[in-house]
Amino acid sequence: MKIFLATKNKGKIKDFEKLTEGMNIEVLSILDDIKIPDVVEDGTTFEENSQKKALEISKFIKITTISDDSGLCVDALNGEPGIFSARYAGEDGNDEKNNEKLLQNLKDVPKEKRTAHFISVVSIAFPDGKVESFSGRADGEILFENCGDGGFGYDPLFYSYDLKKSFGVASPEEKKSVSHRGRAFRKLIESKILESKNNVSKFENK
Ligand SMILES: O=c1nc[nH]c2c1ncn2[C@H]1C[C@H](O)[C@@H](COP(=O)(O)OP(=O)(O)OP(=O)(O)O)O1
Ligand SMILES: [Mg+2]
Repeated sequence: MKIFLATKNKGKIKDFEKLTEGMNIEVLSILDDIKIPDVVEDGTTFEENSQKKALEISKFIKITTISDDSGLCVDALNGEPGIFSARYAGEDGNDEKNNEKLLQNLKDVPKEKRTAHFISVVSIAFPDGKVESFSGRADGEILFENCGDGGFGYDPLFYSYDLKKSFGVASPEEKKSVSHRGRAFRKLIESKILESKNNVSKFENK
């Protein structure tokens, strides 16, 4: 089946391509030269923003759509940047500036207080307007400098407790197995929502 991936983040697209490898799912995205509108992320939770992205883009694209809203929550910063992770260094920031700001804000925080977690809320929206969300979490701590250049976003600064290494040096396979996004996506698959929806539409088409 075809699913559209409602994201403008190429790092996320790579993660989802890895997550759907070997499954009977064809992932379509902006990499297929499909233009999508910007979705204003004005919700107050990961779930609200995630559902908004999936719903608005599925209405636009008219096929089943998956979105991800995610972020990094740092205990010493009272959970920041959280839902504002992409905009941490400002609206015209980027991954590098966000990482610099994070290191700066944690410069006096010792190792044992640098605990953090990633959250991902993956939503699936169907053309009939139905939407469901699944969340995943990955625990770790924030390093004192970049480690590795793999992945995207905060990956080089995130030491994963599961992998005992940074996401920046982890292989795509390793990150898939323990990441917040991997955990959320596997919940979606295990929920069987794809099969049930698929069967319903096959039945209705008869
Ligand atoms: O596995 C990850 N590894 C590293 N960094 C990550 C990860 N997962 C989320 N993050 C960071 C990147 C971005 O700063 C923010 C997500 O923001 P978020 O709004 O969900 O995504 P986005 O704006 O990059 O793309 P889009 O909204 O089009 O899906 O958290
Ligand atoms: Mg975003």
